Amino acid sequence: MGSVVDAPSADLTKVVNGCLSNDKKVTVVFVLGGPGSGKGTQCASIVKNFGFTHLSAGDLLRAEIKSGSENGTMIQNMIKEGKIVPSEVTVKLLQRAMQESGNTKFLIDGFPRNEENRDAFEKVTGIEPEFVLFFDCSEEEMERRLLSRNQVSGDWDDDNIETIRKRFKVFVESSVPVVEYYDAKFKVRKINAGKSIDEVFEAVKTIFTPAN
Ligand SMILES: Nc1ncnc2c1ncn2[C@@H]1O[C@H](COP(=O)(O)OP(=O)(O)OP(=O)(O)O)[C@@H](O)[C@H]1O
Ligand SMILES: Nc1ccn([C@@H]2O[C@H](COP(=O)(O)O)[C@@H](O)[C@H]2O)c(=O)n1
Repeated sequence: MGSVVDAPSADLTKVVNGCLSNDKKVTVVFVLGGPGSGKGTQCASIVKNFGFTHLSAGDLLRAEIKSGSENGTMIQNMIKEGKIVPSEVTVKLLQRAMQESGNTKFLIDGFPRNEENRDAFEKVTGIEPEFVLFFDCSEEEMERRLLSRNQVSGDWDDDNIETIRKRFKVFVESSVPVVEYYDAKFKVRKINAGKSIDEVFEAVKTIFTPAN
């Protein structure tokens, strides 16, 4: 698969230089944290309270599988193994979703998952995140949450103990370095995600509420 960075195709030029094609400046918050740390749950509340559009990279990839796309089988296999899909695919899906949303404020959840994701997104879109919201949670708690999500929803093929452990490993090896990269730039806002949903949202609100 070719590199997006070397040769962006025509439809990858829609969000460039930090702007949409209508020249509106784009604000991006990356939402990171281990699998099951509560990213999606908190993003839903941020959307209701602060007017962002929530784009989950995992949801976009699952929708791509369902759409019957030519990449569907490859994406499905990667997700089953807890591996990270090539950035070319994910960045393109994010760019399209941003363009189609009509909004200029985005919570990008579960992305960038590795240095390749980060580098490709920044090079292709020219967007630097406003900040990175990082949900910090123990593996024991995340595992408990994912296993109980598995009992109530059939949407996640990867919420089985074997894949969950692989996802934790990928998170530590590939995603934590991305958090460290942004931490060195003072862009990380870390939240204790081991508390109740409401308590976590109280902490999230202070980050999104402008100081008087
Ligand atoms: N603070 C919390 N306390 C207890 N359960 C929670 C909390 N936050 C989320 N959950 C539950 O844990 C499960 C995983 O939450 P969620 O889907 O928001 O995590 P995620 O980080 O988006 O996961 P993934 O990385 O797989 O996308 C859900 O069933 C959700 O209802
Ligand atoms: N940037 C990303 C995000 C996700 N994936 C793949 O999707 C799986 C599920 O993601 P969730 O955010 O819903 O947990 C993940 O384990 C990866 O296989 C990806 O490749 N790149």
